[in-house]
Amino acid sequence: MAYEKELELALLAVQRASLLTKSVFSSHSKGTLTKSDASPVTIGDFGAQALIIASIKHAFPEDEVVGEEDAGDLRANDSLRDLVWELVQASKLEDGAAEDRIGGPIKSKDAMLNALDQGDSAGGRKGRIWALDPIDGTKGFLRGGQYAVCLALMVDGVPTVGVLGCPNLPVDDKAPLDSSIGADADSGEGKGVLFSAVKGEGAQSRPLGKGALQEAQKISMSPLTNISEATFCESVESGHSNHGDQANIAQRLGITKPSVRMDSQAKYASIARGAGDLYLRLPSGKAYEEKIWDHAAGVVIVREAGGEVTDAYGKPLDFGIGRTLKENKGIVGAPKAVFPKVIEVVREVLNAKA
Ligand SMILES: Nc1ncnc2c1ncn2[C@@H]1O[C@H](COP(=O)(O)O)[C@@H](OP(=O)(O)O)[C@H]1O
Ligand SMILES: [Mg+2]
Ligand SMILES: [Mg+2]
Ligand SMILES: [Mg+2]
Repeated sequence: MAYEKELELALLAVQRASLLTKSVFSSHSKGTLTKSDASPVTIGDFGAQALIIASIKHAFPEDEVVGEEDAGDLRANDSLRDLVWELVQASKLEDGAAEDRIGGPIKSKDAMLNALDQGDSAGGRKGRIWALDPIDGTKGFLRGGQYAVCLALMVDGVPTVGVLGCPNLPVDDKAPLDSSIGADADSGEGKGVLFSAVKGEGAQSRPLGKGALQEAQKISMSPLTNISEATFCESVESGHSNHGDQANIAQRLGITKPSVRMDSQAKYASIARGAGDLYLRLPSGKAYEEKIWDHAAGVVIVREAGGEVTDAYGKPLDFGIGRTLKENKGIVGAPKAVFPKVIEVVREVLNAKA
């Protein structure tokens, strides 16, 4: 199998970081800060990014990383840095051999800060670059909804290996999907999934677990024939995508089921396993460049499960131009068979506004 070593590394690194985020959620202080763009970041985001980059650099020292966070806030705030350091030290896989394969514990506070700062690649079209979102859907994470730990390897600008850790999604790939999924704080029994895919090799899910990797099963998008029966997924935050346009598109497609709102790339995972069908992310109006770490892993997983993902105009997503998808507007994901119809209607709705 291609990229076997990269996939194993990504699965174990995302597993360890996902366990870290769960421990933050169950502790009383999440160390939440507000970033310069007014979005939140927590000690979970910092800790997860440090652990994952340390694992990548252990196994593939030459690879670059485009990570969402950096150590700036921690270098300026001793008590916050100490909180993250405690968290990072406490986060180990139960299986010692697995823990060793991802480099074991980070050695020192300085090493932790340096790892965090190594997510500073400018991206690009050449070579091996990992895209990392340590907690995607930080707002969902804070409110006990969906969030995801997201890691993808891009090779020459093409997402090639993708892993999503979704601690609050049900393990059962066919569990019914309704709006309660976006607000379910219970990450206990029956919750927690690792999704993965390698380009050309299909997509899989397995229980998140705590130590060594559990057995995986193949996932695929639902064989939707009648689009009016589709379930569509969208962001909870109305500032991240245009709920009005999305409702309009759904109506034109004859969809009557209410949308399923949830935070993070758990939306990509949910359509890839056939629990939902469509992912609509229409531009919210403000000029915004989508970040590559918000999509790279989910896109490989959906494509390998039998889906197509492009921007809202049907244009291929270009992950090779830097840290953002600046040549694309919006995102649409759907099973291949119905994709042309969905894009046709999305274009109609966008053109009607132009
Ligand atoms: N105006 C905007 N339009 C689209 N996405 C935005 C946005 N502002 C922030 N985001 C991104 O939306 C992501 C969450 O997506 P979703 O709404 O699907 O949960 C955030 O990821 P983080 O939570 O990692 O910061 C952030 O990167
Ligand atoms: Mg963020
Ligand atoms: Mg994100
Ligand atoms: Mg994030």
